[in-house]
Amino acid sequence: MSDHGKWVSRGKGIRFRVGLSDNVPVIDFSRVLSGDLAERKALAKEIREAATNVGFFYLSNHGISETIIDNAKAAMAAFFDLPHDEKMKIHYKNSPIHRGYVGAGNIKSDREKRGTDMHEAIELAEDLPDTDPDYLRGSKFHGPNIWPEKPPEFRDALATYFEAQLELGRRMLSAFALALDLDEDFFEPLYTRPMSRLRACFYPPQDPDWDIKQLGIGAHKDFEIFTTVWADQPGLQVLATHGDWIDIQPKAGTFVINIGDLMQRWTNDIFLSRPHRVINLNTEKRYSLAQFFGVDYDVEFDAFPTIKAAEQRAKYPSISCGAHIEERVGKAYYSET
Ligand SMILES: O=C(O)CCC(=O)C(=O)O
Ligand SMILES: [Fe+2]
Repeated sequence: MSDHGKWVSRGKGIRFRVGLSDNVPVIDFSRVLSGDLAERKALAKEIREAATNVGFFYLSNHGISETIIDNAKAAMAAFFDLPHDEKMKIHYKNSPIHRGYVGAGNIKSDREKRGTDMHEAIELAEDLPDTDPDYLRGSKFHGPNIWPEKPPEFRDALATYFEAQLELGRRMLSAFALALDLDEDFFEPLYTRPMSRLRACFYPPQDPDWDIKQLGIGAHKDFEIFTTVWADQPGLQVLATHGDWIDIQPKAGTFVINIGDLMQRWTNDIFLSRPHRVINLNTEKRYSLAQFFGVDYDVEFDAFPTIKAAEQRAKYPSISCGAHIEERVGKAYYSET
């Protein structure tokens, strides 16, 4: 029997409602390629409504093949099954640019709680050579990935997923541009070396006697413009605007898309970046791929021009994509907890 809409208590000190992801819309992305502007505008309108009311939606017909996703999942599962010492060979603290293996307990997404996150992850981004000019000038977001040696197919599988997502991100930005009443190609010149990161995440099953302090990933908001998430099991929850934590169940053939803090800021808080967390209450291991999308490092706004014109002010001071992300990543990954 479905628990839909019921309140449940699980573990120590947590209650939430089940199954309300029915309220999170499924948006058919095939229309982004339509030759008919009215179709593309209808898509943009649905995105705007979801971004304004929920901050989360599902994207169907996104164009990334099952094979690309399956290969990435198989390779990451093989990596996370390796012995701890093998995984530590590519630990992220050895990388000056936020790449590599993040072990259980290494980060603390919910800075207001005492516990750290239980999940493990690999962080990667565009794989640039160590002769890249931005890397050489000390950018913390450009340069080479650190790839694991095992499994040998990891590099190809994850790089392929990352590149496919980068292209999806470009199309998403054209839809977001229409949703913001901007020119459809507004983001095109601002997305040449975009600050996109991929986190391949592994969540062990949560101890049945789990404590609110120690979750798969603690409650947090994403830093960037938007995020795409693929997951093989339930576990993601979002704090809805009405104050309940609701489950965002994975739906076959879709990605979950959520708005990040930089988008909220550049829209004068019209688009919502909502707190979310992961609790793996399944009996099996959970794997997910979360890719975060920014624009180029130096792109700077106080608010998008159409927002500023409509509201006759920008709510926040101007900030560049690079400065914003650098500050947030630094706090989450490198400060003592
Ligand atoms: O694993 C998930 O479903 C979401 C992960 C997430 O929220 C993140 O990495 O920021
Ligand atoms: Fe997140």
